[in-house]
Amino acid sequence: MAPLILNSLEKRFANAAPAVRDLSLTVRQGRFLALLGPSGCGKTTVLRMIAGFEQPTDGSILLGERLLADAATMLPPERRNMAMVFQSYALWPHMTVAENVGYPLKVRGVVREKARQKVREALSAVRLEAYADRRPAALSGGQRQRVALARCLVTEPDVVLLDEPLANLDRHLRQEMEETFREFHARSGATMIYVTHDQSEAMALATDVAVMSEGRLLQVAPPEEIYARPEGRVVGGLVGQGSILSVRSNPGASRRLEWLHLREAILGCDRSQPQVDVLVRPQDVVLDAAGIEAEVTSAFFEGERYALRLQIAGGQSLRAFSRHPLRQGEIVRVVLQSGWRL
Ligand SMILES: Nc1ncnc2c1ncn2[C@@H]1O[C@H](COP(=O)(O)OP(=O)(O)OP(=O)(O)O)[C@@H](O)[C@H]1O
Repeated sequence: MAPLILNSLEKRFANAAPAVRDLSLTVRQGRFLALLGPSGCGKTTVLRMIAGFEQPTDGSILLGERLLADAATMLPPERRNMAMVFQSYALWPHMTVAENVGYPLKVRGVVREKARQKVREALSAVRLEAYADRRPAALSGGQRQRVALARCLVTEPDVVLLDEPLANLDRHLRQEMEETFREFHARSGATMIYVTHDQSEAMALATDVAVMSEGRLLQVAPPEEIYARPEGRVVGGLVGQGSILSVRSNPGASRRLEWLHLREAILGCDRSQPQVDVLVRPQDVVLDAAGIEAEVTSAFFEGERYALRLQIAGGQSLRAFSRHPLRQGEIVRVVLQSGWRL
C-alpha cells in the first residue's frame, strides 16, 4: 500500500517568509496523522498542498511512486483520489442528505443502483440512515459533519484530509465526533491527516502526531511517545499542560530527572552547571512536607479537583492539582516526582 511522502516541502506566498519550510514526512497507508501547532504555523498550507489546492514552491509530494506535485508539476485535486472535510462542512443546502452524499458518485457517473447502495452504506456508517431525506438546514452541527464524512466515504479515497473539522462544535459533541472519526478511520482504512491546534484532540485521535511551528516540522511520533519525550520547548509547551522550568543541570545526565536531582537543579546548588529547560507535569507535583516551599498564586475548582498555580523560589511558576481546597497566598511544600529535560 502506498505511503504519502512529503519531501523537503516548501511554500512561499508572494514576498513573505515561507509559510512552510523544508518539511519532510512519510505517512504510511492507513495511519491517522494529526498536524498540531499554533495558529499561523502552516498546518492548513500543508494540507492544501497535499489536496492540490496549493502548489509547492520547492520539494515534492508523492503517493507511493506517483508524483502528485512539485514546483513544476501539479496533479489537479480530482486526480489525487483524496477527500477533504472542512470546518464549514461545505454541504449543498438545496440537496437532501442522501443527494449530498451521493453527489461525488453522480459526478463520476456511477450507475444509479450501485450509487444508492453506496450512499446507504455510508449513511449507516455514520448512523444517519434515518436522515437521508432531510436538508442540511434541518440538521445539527454534528450531524452535518457526519454527512460530510459520509460523502468522503462513498468515494473510497486513499487519503482523507480534515481541517479542524470539530472547531465549530461544543465540547460534548466533539467527544462524540471523535468516536465517529475513529470508527470512520477503522472502517475506511484510508490514510487520514487531521489539522488541529487542540493537543488533547490530536492525542485522542491520531496514531501519529506531527508538531509544527513557524512553518517547520519539529517532531513526529505516536501520541504516547510525544507526550513522554517531547523534543524542545515548543513541543513541550504544546503537549500536555506542563510547566517549563529553567534550572541548572548537567546536560549529559539522563533526560528523565527524579526528585533528588530536580531538587538540586531547582535550588541551583551547582553553579558550574548550565541552565536547561525541564518539563514538569502537574500530576508529578505532589504536596509533601519533605518538598520545597511554594506559594499558591491561584486555585480553581475544576470539578473533581483543584487546579493550582504555584510559585517557587526564583519566581518560577508550576502547575499542580490538589484534591483539597487551598487558598491563594498559602505556603505549601511540594515534591516534583519527575521531570523531562527538553
Ligand atoms: N493565500 C495566502 N497568501 C498569503 N499568505 C498566506 C496564504 N495562505 C496562508 N498564508 C500565510 O501562511 C502562514 C501559514 O498559514 P496557515 O493557514 O497554513 O496556518 P495554520 O497553522 O493553518 O493556522 P490556523 O490554525 O490559524 O488556521 C500564515 O502566516 C498565513 O498568513
